[in-house]
Amino acid sequence: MTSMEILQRLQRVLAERRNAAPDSSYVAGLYAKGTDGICKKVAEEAAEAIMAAKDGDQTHLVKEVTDLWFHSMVLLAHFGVGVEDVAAEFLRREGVSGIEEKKQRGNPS
Ligand SMILES: N=c1c2ncn([C@@H]3O[C@H](COP(=O)(O)OP(=O)(O)OP(=O)(O)O)[C@@H](O)[C@H]3O)c2ncn1[C@@H]1O[C@H](COP(=O)(O)O)[C@@H](O)[C@H]1O
Repeated sequence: MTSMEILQRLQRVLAERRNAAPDSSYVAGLYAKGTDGICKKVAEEAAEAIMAAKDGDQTHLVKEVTDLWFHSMVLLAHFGVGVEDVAAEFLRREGVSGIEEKKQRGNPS
């Protein structure tokens, strides 16, 4: 199974959880908390990933980034978008240097 297939499989479960009772599923509980609640978890997981990176522990870092990706996927699903949309955006950016892209924004800062 490819990495993309694993993410798509999770995404299908996240979509199914839209119809689940909040007390029966962690994901349904997150949806019930709304945008603010889901964003709060994404922020918490980002902070935990940063702390793992600072510890220099690869295994811990992978676990925390997995939590971050998972909660980010719940946020995407909450807005009706998915991993295909993120992949398409990466594809659109492919080969465009971040330095060049920033210059083209015409932002003086
Ligand atoms: N991949 C995950 C996954 N990764 C992390 N988590 C949960 O995310 C939470 C991480 O939050 P924390 O580390 O802050 O732990 P916590 O303190 O218990 O969380 P809070 O009570 O503070 O919200 C934990 O409860 C983890 O179990 C996940 N929960 C579910 N999934 C996938 O989602 C599917 C659907 O899950 P349910 O909706 O619960 O059936 C599962 O079958 C899995 O495939």
